[in-house]
Amino acid sequence: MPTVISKYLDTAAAKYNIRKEHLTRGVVTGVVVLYCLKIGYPYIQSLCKQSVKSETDAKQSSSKVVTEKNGKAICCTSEKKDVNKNNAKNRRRSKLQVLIERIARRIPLINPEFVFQLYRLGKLMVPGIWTAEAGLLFVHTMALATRTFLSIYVASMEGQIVKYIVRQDVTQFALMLLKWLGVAIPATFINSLIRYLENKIALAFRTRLVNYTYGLYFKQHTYYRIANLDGRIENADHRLTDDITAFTSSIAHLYSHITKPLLDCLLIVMALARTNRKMGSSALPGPLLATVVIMLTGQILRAVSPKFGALVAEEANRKGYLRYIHSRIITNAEEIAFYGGEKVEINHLSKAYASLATQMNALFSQRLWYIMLEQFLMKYVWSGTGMIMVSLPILAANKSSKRSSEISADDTPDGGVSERTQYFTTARNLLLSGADAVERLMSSYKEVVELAGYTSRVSDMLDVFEDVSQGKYYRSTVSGSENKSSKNTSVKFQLEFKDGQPIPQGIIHETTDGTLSLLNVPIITPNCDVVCPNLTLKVDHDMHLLITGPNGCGKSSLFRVLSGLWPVYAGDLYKPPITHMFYIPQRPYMPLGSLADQVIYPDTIADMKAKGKTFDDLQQCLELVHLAYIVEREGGWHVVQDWKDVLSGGEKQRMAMARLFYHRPKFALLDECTSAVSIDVESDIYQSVKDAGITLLTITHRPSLWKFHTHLLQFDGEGGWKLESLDSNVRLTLKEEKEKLEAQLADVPSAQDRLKELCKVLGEDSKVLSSE
Ligand SMILES: Nc1ncnc2c1ncn2[C@@H]1O[C@H](COP(=O)(O)OP(=O)(O)OP(=O)(O)O)[C@@H](O)[C@H]1O
Repeated sequence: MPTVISKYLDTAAAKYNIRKEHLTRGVVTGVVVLYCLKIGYPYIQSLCKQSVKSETDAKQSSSKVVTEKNGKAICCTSEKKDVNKNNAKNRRRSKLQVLIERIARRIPLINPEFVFQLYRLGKLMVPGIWTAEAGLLFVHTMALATRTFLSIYVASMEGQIVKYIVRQDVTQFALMLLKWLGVAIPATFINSLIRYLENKIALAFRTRLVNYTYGLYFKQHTYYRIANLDGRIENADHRLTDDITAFTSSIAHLYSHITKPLLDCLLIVMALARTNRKMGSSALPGPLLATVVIMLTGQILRAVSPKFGALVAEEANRKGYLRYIHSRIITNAEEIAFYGGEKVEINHLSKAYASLATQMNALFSQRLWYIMLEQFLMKYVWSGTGMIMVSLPILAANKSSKRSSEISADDTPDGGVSERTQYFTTARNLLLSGADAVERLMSSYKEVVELAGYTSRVSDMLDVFEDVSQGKYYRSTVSGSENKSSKNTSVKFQLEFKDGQPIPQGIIHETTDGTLSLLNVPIITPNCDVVCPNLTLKVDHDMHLLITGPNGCGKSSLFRVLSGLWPVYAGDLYKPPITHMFYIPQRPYMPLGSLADQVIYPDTIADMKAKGKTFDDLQQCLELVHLAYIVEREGGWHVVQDWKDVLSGGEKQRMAMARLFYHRPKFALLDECTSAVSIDVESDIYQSVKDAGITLLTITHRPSLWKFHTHLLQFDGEGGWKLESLDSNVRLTLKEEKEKLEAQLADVPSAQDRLKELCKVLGEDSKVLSSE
């Protein structure tokens, strides 16, 4: 075909008396313009359609807002959730980002969402031109360009070596061989440098992303809210580790995988054209044929390519779930071992693994057919095309061509055979490199699609982190606006919703007088269940509040609202700065680090020194909780252990109480945090807390602690509550009486049964039974 094209060009040039170069340039421009029109037509068409559509959308969305404002909020549907997510995303986009997305939407086969996400992550990874990352990219690009030039140079040297072999010129051959070996040293170094820089870039990108993500993750309790208030991300740990690593490695690899072949193609085409011209043949037909074949191959491969991005994203998702199950087993190993729960756990693990294996198998089988087609087109079709291209100048170069005959006659003693051999070897080598480059470009399409999967996971994670850190949550399990408040409370709370999600409308005020109070604050779970519709109370500094009520009535939830973990959906919450409140849970947390770190958590040793505290102060804290012996037993303050395992349950709870004496807050929120401590030690600790001037807010089921409190907040489990002053003696007497009656009444059913039996035996009635 190229020969035919070339002949037509020759004839046309001769017929119309136009120079052949001008004609070929004209033909190339025409082909390019036609191809651009082919690509551009759908773009122009969609542009027209979009402008009409956006007008209609604008009208529709304005009417939607009116409906949501006027109508009552209802449970969040998945469709509505998507609208919410898109709205949230659109709000985040700047005009420039929207423009990029629009441009990307116009280009066929490019997913605009992917381009937007990549642009956003790119800005995080390379924040500016004068950054280390930009410098690394520049050096990397230079190394890639150098490698390409060296490849071309080596290809031409190999051509010359073959020429001297054909000419039997031993001296020149030996010299060229030495030169070739000399070039091999920088060439191999550049190869190694490219790989080194690729890894450096991946690590630099990863560091940027990790730093940014960690910042978000720890902002406004996001790590807690992700797991408890928001339902969009299941395993944040997997996304923060594996997904970020996979994304940055993939993008760094793709950068060199795309940049180098592009450079290779450009420079090799130029070098081939020059070689062809040297041989007196037209520069057009070969590259034209190659372009047509490559474009056709590309279109076919794209048309049949499976959705690798979605497949890879799903695989990462399932990997994350498997890892989550593993980490649960490690965290709860002791409990599982005591229960002998191996069968249940292995069942969960096997299911998660089987689901991952199924997904991987699906990916492998999709790849099987795709790679087969890819190899056929790229290996065989391209090789055939390459052979035509290489032989073209030799076969078609008209022997009558002046230039060619001039070379043969004047420069070569062998009638041009060695020249043609040199050309053939150089062109073949260049073509092999070129084919390799195009193959890499084509195969990188698959990698781009896989990258899209990782990009979407990392980008979604950042979206969710940003939303959550700004107090925006999305949960599919929201149970609706219908409130579930107490049957016996007159005030029912109506939670307001927008876009299917509840709106926190409460106001948090920071107090300076050290008081803590709630005014009409409801306690609402992340599932929007109203456990207490309306709570009003004031805790003064000389007041010690005991909180009781049945399981699940909202005692711990009150602490979550006070600590700012759960939103305040209504009313006013007046509270001192968070440093004046210290929460101790039932299961104390033991951080990584030394013994001293356990006492001062969440302070560091530097914070401790800045506060002017010493190890003697820490020792005193431990003495107050009857744990002074631990320093000697464990070998000093600086010993690092896994304290979660080293300390017993009661010791861990006492250690948590020791933190209270170190921090000395105004308010201590104690959530059954001494349940494993013996009653006498517990009493000593509570007395010491009161002596330290700390106000107690205690959740406990132990009557032995009543005496340390002045007030009682009692939830009834149905949304109701009452606050009263607590006289522990009276209450203890009442409790004793209650327990006595309970003991007496416990025998009543069996006594009644016996009475029935006796009545039967005696054939008599009983006054007690008949009166029932
Ligand atoms: N993260 C959460 N997501 C959804 N619902 C929750 C969450 N945490 C707690 N709840 C719900 O909130 C309600 C109150 O829980 P809370 O922990 O406050 O109970 P409690 O009174 O402290 O009970 P207990 O005495 O058993 O500790 C319960 O119905 C519980 O299911």
